[in-house]
Amino acid sequence: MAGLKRSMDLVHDPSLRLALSFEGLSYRLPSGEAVLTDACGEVLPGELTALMGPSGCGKSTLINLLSGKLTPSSGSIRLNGRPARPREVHKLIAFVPQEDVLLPTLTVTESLWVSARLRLPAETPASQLNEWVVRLVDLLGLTHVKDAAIGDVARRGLSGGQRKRVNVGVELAADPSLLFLDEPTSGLDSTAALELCSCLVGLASHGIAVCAVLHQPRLSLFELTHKLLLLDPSGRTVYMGPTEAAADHFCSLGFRAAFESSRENVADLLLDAISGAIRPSEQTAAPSDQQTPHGAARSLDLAEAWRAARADTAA
Ligand SMILES: Nc1ncnc2c1ncn2[C@@H]1O[C@H](COP(=O)(O)OP(=O)(O)OP(=O)(O)O)[C@@H](O)[C@H]1O
Repeated sequence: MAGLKRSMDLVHDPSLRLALSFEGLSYRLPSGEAVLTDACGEVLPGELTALMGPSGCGKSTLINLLSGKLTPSSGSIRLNGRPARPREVHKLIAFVPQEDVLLPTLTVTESLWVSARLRLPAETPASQLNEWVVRLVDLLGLTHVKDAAIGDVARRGLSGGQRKRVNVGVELAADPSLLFLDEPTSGLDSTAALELCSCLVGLASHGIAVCAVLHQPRLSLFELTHKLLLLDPSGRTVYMGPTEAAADHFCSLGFRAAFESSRENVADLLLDAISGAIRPSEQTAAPSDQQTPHGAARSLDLAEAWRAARADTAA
């Protein structure tokens, strides 16, 4: 794995693609407090995986673990099926932080060029770097602003959505196989958020495995994602699979009536189900909490239910 060479064209040959899977992942703070418990899932090449869950459940912590910035307290991470430590292949893994890390006086092209120069092998010829940056600018849909300065509060520059795309490009410049993004759509209006995620789907189509923490995605954005990883408030996986099959999984657990009677975005309904704001119909139909002190909804452990469904599928 360590000997992989970069192709600098995003269209990785199969040996450059990285499939990441993880099982039983937990993380404890130095204080001993558990932030994440028993998370499992996968991030596959060619797919955009949305990571969602209630605030504070450990989403940022999880992508920090998966990108090698933190070391798990327990659990395993595999790359292409083999036990691995992400830190050992850090050159193949990119992490786009929530905050922009751009110099306001540089142009879009300059920002990407500097990043490529710093992250790619020193012997890469300038002509090849130039071609690579042109390619990145095109992939990110930034050609029309390639010579515009990034700007800041004092100097008007790019729009929020364009800045985010440059931010992605700064990491993409290293030609990664795995790309993690921490809330890339935060602060963007829904149109810019959709454009950004369309861009991420485009990157995935080149063989990159993309995983983004998403907050309150609009329906069309949610439906753009290939896979969904849902965590409960303790940071346990309650769903990992095709985005379009998530609602069916929750319906099979008794949420059908709640889902079918609601006009809410399915992404919001899933989070409502996880937080307990909506309950399975079995409990809704129960006479009262007094009569069903151990009613179905309160005892329904979504993480256990997910494990059971997974075991059934595997059997
Ligand atoms: N280094 C740290 N020191 C103290 N607390 C931490 C640290 N890292 C994470 N936490 C706590 O762990 C919990 C999970 O944090 P994390 O940022 O991973 O959650 P999140 O799901 O990404 O949250 P949000 O959706 O609100 O951004 C939070 O309660 C957070 O305060």
